[in-house]
Amino acid sequence: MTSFRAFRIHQDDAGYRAGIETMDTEALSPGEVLVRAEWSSVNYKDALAGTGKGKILRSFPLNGGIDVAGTVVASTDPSFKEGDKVLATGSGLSETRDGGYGEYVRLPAAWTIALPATLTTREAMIVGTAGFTAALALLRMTENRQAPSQGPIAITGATGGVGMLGIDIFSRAGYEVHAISGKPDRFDFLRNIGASECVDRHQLVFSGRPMDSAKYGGLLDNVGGKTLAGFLPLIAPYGNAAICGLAGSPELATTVMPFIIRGVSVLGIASAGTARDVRDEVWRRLSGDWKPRHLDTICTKEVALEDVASVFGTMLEGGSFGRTIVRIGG
Ligand SMILES: C=CC(=O)SCCNC(=O)CCNC(=O)[C@H](O)C(C)(C)COP(=O)(O)OP(=O)(O)OC[C@H]1O[C@@H](n2cnc3c(N)ncnc32)[C@H](O)[C@@H]1OP(=O)(O)O
Ligand SMILES: NC(=O)C1=CN([C@@H]2O[C@H](COP(=O)(O)OP(=O)(O)OC[C@H]3O[C@@H](n4cnc5c(N)ncnc54)[C@H](O)[C@@H]3O)[C@@H](O)[C@H]2O)C=CC1
Repeated sequence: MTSFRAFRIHQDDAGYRAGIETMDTEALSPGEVLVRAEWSSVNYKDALAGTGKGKILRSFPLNGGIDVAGTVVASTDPSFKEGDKVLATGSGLSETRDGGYGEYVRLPAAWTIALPATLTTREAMIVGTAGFTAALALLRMTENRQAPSQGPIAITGATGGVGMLGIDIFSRAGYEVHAISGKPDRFDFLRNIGASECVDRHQLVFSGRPMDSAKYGGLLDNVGGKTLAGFLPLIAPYGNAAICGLAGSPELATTVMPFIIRGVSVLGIASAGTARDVRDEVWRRLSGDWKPRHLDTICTKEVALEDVASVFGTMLEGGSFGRTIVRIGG
């Protein structure tokens, strides 16, 4: 039994609250692989969970953090041994089991990924759920016959984690990327990581018609609401709209026209529950031909575990810029 520090989230008679506590490894959620955490990251979902502004945890109390990378200290599963470097994203972390915001985390072997040789634990957490989600979207889009010849991919919420890693990954995979963002002062940055064009979302005027002239081959949407509804009529025949997020709104008011006239497909992207074989394929691509080329640039902030909550407010107010990683034992 080892005593350690964790960012733990409670909801009980005393209300919703979270902060740094000391706990014992024996109290961690069950699993075969005990990991000494080195790095984690901050995703929008972590901010919802840490503040209680979203219904993320489905059991209390739990350690926060949907991502983790570190070193195995003990394993009852023969697939892993002491000293192995591993990572996990989603997979119930900070939803139904203790997550990565602790010096130790216990993982089911079924959800533990051996760290690819081309990534460090720190790089794996710059990628984290954000990069995994962007790559999962690209995988699903290409499986549904998305091709660069159909036209540019519009990426909304472009200055956020999924947005920036999406720009890097899609451009590396040969797509022209148009970044949609409300932060024009960041456009040079977005061009440097792979965007061909940047569009100020405050200047966007959607016609409101059910169909409009096709302008984009596909869409990676982090925003939802009127933004998503505005882009659907602009997608070229048989293009895909990969729907990831709700940073603007969870609502969607639209018509069936783009789907039944242009054959546009809506692909729901749910990173947390991705099946193991697909998960392995996504990490194989992320550590190989789709490995983001600008990880150090996209990692704009590093915080200590004690300071993780300081990031949540800005993130939920739309102020994100790139990826924040959490130094735990790294
Ligand atoms: C990195 C990923 C992301 O960022 S995704 C975006 C962040 N996620 C969210 O904001 C979702 C937060 N969740 C909610 O707002 C609510 O759970 C809800 C609106 C989706 C549903 O709330 P409601 O109170 O109406 O119902 P329940 O919470 O009781 O759920 C109904 C039903 O759905 C199942 N379910 C809910 N969440 C999940 C989940 N994350 N994964 C799988 N299944 C989920 C829940 O178990 C219930 O099913 P049942 O069969 O009745 O058990
Ligand atoms: N479906 C899935 O598996 C996943 C979903 N997500 C979701 O994707 C979204 C992005 O996640 P992260 O990149 O981690 O967050 P982030 O906070 O890093 O990025 C959010 C981006 O959206 C922008 N934004 C915020 N409010 C906006 C608004 N009203 N209109 C337009 N843009 C707005 C922000 O400026 C920022 O660029 C979130 O909604 C998150 O919940 C993220 C990862 C996985």
